Amino acid sequence: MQEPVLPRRLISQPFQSSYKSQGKARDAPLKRQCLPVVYQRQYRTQAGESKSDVSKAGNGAGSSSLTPRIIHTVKDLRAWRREALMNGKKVGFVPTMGALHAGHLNLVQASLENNDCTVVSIFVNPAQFAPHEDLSSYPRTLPSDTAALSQLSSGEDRRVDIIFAPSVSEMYPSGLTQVVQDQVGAFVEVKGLSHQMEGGSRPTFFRGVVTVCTKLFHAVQPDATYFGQKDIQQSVILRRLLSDLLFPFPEPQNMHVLPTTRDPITGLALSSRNAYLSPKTREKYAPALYRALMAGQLAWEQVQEPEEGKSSSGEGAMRIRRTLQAARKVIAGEAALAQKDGVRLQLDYISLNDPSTLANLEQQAASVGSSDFKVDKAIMSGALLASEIEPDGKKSRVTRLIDNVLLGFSM
Ligand SMILES: Nc1ncnc2c1ncn2[C@@H]1O[C@H](COP(=O)(O)OP(=O)(O)OP(=O)(O)O)[C@@H](O)[C@H]1O
Ligand SMILES: CC(C)(CO)[C@@H](O)C(=O)[O-]
Ligand code: BAL
Repeated sequence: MQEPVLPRRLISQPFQSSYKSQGKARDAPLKRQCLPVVYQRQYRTQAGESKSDVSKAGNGAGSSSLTPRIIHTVKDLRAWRREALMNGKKVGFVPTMGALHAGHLNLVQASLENNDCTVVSIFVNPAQFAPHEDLSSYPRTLPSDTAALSQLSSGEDRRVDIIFAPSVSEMYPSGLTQVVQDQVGAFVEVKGLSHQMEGGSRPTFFRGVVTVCTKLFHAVQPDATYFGQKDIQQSVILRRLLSDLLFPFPEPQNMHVLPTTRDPITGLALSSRNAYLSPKTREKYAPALYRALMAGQLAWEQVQEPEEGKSSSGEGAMRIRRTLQAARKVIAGEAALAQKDGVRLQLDYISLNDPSTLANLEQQAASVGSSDFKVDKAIMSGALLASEIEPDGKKSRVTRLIDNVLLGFSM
């Protein structure tokens, strides 16, 4: 079979997504519609260099920096929030684990454009790491994160007001073990959406995410919050949390999910964990996942769903099959090339899932019977494990890369 050929527009489009004001909260024209070019550049350098690049970054002519206030306790945050409420300020919130990159900064920019005040949390949440995962080595870069946030401003010169950087004991006052079976106290889970896709390999991950986000939402009480499409399952789950548990702050419709920010040349989704990759792996092989998703998207678009009322005669099942085949084939090809170059790429999964139930569509197509199966929207997502093969044959650290594309719908 022939290798799938990706149209140029799919591999060379400008990946830097710039958040444009939705004009809901503010009518003022945007002075800056995208992030400074310097933020794009950091992904082409090593982690250490990138941090200092960011801290030195300016917004271009006339830029100035203003350091946000750093708050470490829930008590101080609540005092600040009470005052904002009394002054009728609309508060936007961006939760992060720090080691900020242009993807995070795009979310913060959206909050600045659409709210009076902006809070960014930086907290590496132990509850979402399994005991064997990278909690201890996860990059912690508060000084350069603070410097990067100091550079941002809205068209009306609104700045990041607060960096909320609590300790683990502040967020887990009764203590915490990462071993779920041994945990005591209040934890939050969203059932039915947390065991597939990322949850298949990280079974306790979303329990940790949902628990910490519940705490953060209670502490910040934001009017609006901003998340990235890169972690698509997290967004679907958190929206469900907000609606099922009747959260007043933020209300579910005020949780915004913004497109994935990518390396402008390779298309690699920006991620704090990309700092673990060698330049060779980051530039040549890690983008394989995105290239696979693009090939899948092309295959999806080539199989049209029958119009409403017309018989399906198996197009739905064929669409699923061809889409996944195209994507998986790209990974297989790229893994073979990488292997020859001393890099191991191992596919954890590529799947198609229903955008709201997250049901696995490949399995559904098989169980429903292919002639009756219809599908017009899906999340195609995947996880790829990348590692270097050392000269002594040992593998270096394994980095988990995730990515997704939305087929037939938007968030
Ligand atoms: N490339 C990106 N584009 C848009 N949003 C992003 C991107 N990367 C992360 N985000 C979003 O930023 C928020 C904080 O994410 P987080 O601090 O875990 O960063 P990360 O880069 O995803 O880190 P990790 O390497 O641990 O996955 C989340 O809402 C996440 O979806
Ligand atoms: C939402 C979040 C900050 C919770 O720790 C984390 O999962 C992330 O950064 O995506
Ligand atoms: N953005 C996801 C954070 C994590 O993998 O823990």
